[in-house]
Parts: sequence; structure tokens; C-alpha cells
Amino acid sequence: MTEASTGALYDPHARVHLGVFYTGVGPQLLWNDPSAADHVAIGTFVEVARLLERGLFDAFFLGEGLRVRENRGRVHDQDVAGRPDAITQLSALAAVTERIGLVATQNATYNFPADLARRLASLDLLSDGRAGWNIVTTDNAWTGANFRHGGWLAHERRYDRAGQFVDAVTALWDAWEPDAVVATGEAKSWARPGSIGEVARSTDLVDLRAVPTVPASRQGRPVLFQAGDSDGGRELAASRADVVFSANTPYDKAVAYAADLRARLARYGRSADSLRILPGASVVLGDTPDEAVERARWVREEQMSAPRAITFFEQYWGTDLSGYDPQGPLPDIDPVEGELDPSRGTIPIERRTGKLALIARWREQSEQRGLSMLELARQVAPGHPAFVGTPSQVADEWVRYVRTRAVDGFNITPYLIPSALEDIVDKLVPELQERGAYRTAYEGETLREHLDLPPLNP
Ligand SMILES: Cc1cc2nc3c(=O)[nH]c(=O)nc-3n(C[C@H](O)[C@H](O)[C@H](O)COP(=O)(O)O)c2cc1C
Repeated sequence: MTEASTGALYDPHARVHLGVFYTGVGPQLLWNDPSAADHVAIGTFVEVARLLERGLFDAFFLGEGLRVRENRGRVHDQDVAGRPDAITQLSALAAVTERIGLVATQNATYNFPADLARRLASLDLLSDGRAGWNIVTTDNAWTGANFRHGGWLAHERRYDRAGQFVDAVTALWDAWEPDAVVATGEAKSWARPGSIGEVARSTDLVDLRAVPTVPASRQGRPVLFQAGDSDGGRELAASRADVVFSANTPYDKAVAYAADLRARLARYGRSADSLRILPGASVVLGDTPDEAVERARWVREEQMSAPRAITFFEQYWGTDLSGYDPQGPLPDIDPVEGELDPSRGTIPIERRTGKLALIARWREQSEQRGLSMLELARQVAPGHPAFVGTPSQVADEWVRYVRTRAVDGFNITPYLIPSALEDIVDKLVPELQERGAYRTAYEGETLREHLDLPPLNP
């Protein structure tokens, strides 16, 4: 990494690391388009994982939802395919893929350390060192109610627990000491009977006494990802994670975020290179710039259809708005009093407080600009595509991001499966390769190696 004349970081050899983040159906995905794959069938996941492996991606990444989102007592149409368990899905994919990393989002609030350590280590072993754990805290009491925990643990305390939880899990993974390789016949990477240490932890939010049940894979342990952007989230990333899955995608935000994380890493005595930064990225490609813009407009309109606009505002108003015309103005009734907690899990945390002020701003915006409910929803709902252009334009942009060390790559959130991903693999990846900013073959075997992370115990 060198300093360019501007004093900014610059690495002319930096390469783009890519993953796909599949959240289940979610708000960005056009699941009801006639060309969309079946989002419950295993065949879809197999096809996608193989496609990404052909595109030499670092990872296929699954979100977690321990309670399906609801709206007025019905399953929200963003969760129409339910939320199958990520480790189960990825275990199936381990059998039909050879190289791609398999990352499971699993929260540290409602899981148990010994159980999760065992399940993740099993995925790591069965995939021969390709597993990752995306550590999240899950921010709503709605999910907690499913575990008879309700709003158990305030936001920052969740990060206290997450830190203690991760320490317990990694201690368990380390407790199977690989001190001897059995020298009978062919050496087996797993045949390391070693010593087993009992891990005993009694911190204020984690109480554990356990011995490991699974030996280490060839990458040593699953790669640790972190997703969550608050101070507590950033501290968790800087102190313990290998990769951070960030929501800071716009260039200026990405630069500021990287600087903030590097300062935090230094405080933990970690090098800048010990943490990969991969923000989420929605990408809309077209063969010409105009075609890309037109496609992005179509995607937005499909993502926020008239019924979805009503559902979107119902989440904020807290009441039935089905009698209102989506082509008309915002409802003239007041929203139900009270903030949006416990939320139903569809609203970003920063919007959960101050909803009355937010709604007042929306009223002003729609009145001043004469926007209907539908038009307003399309403007204010999160999820606008971050990168719109030809493959060559997006490749240039991504190369700028990685070479100026704003990010190490992207976690793509696809809008249509499989076609949007096929375009990325077949059109964008070759453009990156032409610029020397993307691998032309897998060079390593494990997820840790794909990410160019430093060895665990150098
Ligand atoms: C990019 C990104 C992806 C996330 N994915 C999930 C997920 O799949 N499941 C989940 O329960 N929470 C997910 N979270 C939410 C985090 O668990 C966390 O609860 C939330 O971001 C609030 O924490 P924060 O205030 O630190 O951002 C995600 C967060 C981010 C930023």
C-alpha cells in the first residue's frame, strides 16, 4: 500500500473480492418476475453457487431471519419464501461446490455458543475450510418474542454479549489442539487426535462449560464476518472480525468508514490488512449507459409496486391503509402513537425512533413536489441501486474503490436471480480481469485464502 501524491492510500495492485449476499426473498429481489428462479428449491441455490464459483467469487453468503416479517398479521410479501436455516442450506451446497466460501449469518443474541460453535465448525470441516460466520446481533424485539425473550438486551448490551459470545466460540474452536497428525497411511487433515481442553467461561452474559466436538478444518476455523454499523458493531469488527460486511457503499461514506475502522484496528494492535471491508452492493448493468438507467428505473418500479407502497407506509403508520389510493396523497390520518419498537423487522433501526418527525418530513416532501404515495415510496424506501452502468463503467468504478483502499470488494445483493448474477459473472467479471483487478483462477483452497487474509497463527 503506497501513498499517492494526494496523501491518500493507493494500491495499484489491489483486487476486487466478491461475494453474493442472499437475504431470502427480501425487498430488493424481484421474486415474482416471470424469469425469477424458485426461491425455495435447492436447485436454485445449487445453480447460483455453481455460477458464482464459475465467476471465481470468494463467497456465497446467506442472511438469517429467526422470525419472518409480518404485516398486519400476515406474512410480509418480502418473506414469502420463508427463512430456511443458513447452515443447513450451506451444508447442502458444500457437497456440490469445490471452492466457493460459504458464509452463514447467525446471531449472537438468541443462539448458544457451544451449539453454534459445533454447527459452524461442522460446516467448516465438511466444506474443507470454506465456512464463514457473519456475526449479527439482530436488532428487534419482534424476533426476541419468538424466543420468549422479547426486547431482551438493549442495543449496546447485545454487542457486549456478542463479544463475549465470539470469545467463547473461538476458545472452543481453539480447544481441540492439533498437536499430532496421525501418520498411518495417507495423512488426513482432520486426523489430529490432539488434546481437548475444556472451555469454562462465566462472563456476565455468557455462561459456558464445554469441550469441542469437532476438530479444526484446514483453514483453522471459520472466517469471522461482522455486520452492524453502530459504534458497538464497529468495535466488534475491529476487535475480532476478519471481514466486515458494511452498509457504507457510497464512495465518500466508504472512505470515511475505512479510515474509522483502521483507527479502531490500530487501537487493538491489528494491522490495516487484517480486516477486509466488503460493503453491500446492488448492481444494475446495461449494454449502454441509457439501457442501464432505464433498467434501474424498471427495477425500482418493480421493487416498489403499488401494493408494496401501501405495505411500506403501513409499517410506519401502524394501521390498515388498504383503503387509500397509492396514486393519491399520503393518508390524512395520524399514525398510531408510539415508536416502532418492537418492530416487525422491516424497518432500518435508524428509522425506528423519531417516526413522527420522519412522517412530517414525508408529508412536506410529497406536498411540495406533488408526489403520490407510490412515487414517494419509490423515492424514500431504502434500496436504490448503488452501481448503474455498463460493465465497463462499473468495473472502472470498482477499481477506483479498491485501489484507493476505500473497500476490498463488494457483497452483491442481486435484484433478479439468476439473470442479474449471470450478467455480473459473464460481463462484469471479465472487465475486472482485463484491468488486472480480479483473479483469473482460484489461487487458494480455503475461504481465508480467497480473501487474502493473513494466516491465523503465523
Ligand atoms: C449489511 C448488513 C447485513 C445484515 N444482515 C442481517 C441478517 O441477515 N440477519 C439479522 O438478523 N441481522 C442482520 N443485520 C443486522 C445486524 O444484526 C444489527 O442488528 C443491526 O444492523 C443493528 O446493529 P447496528 O446498530 O450496529 O447496525 C445486518 C446488518 C447489516 C449492516
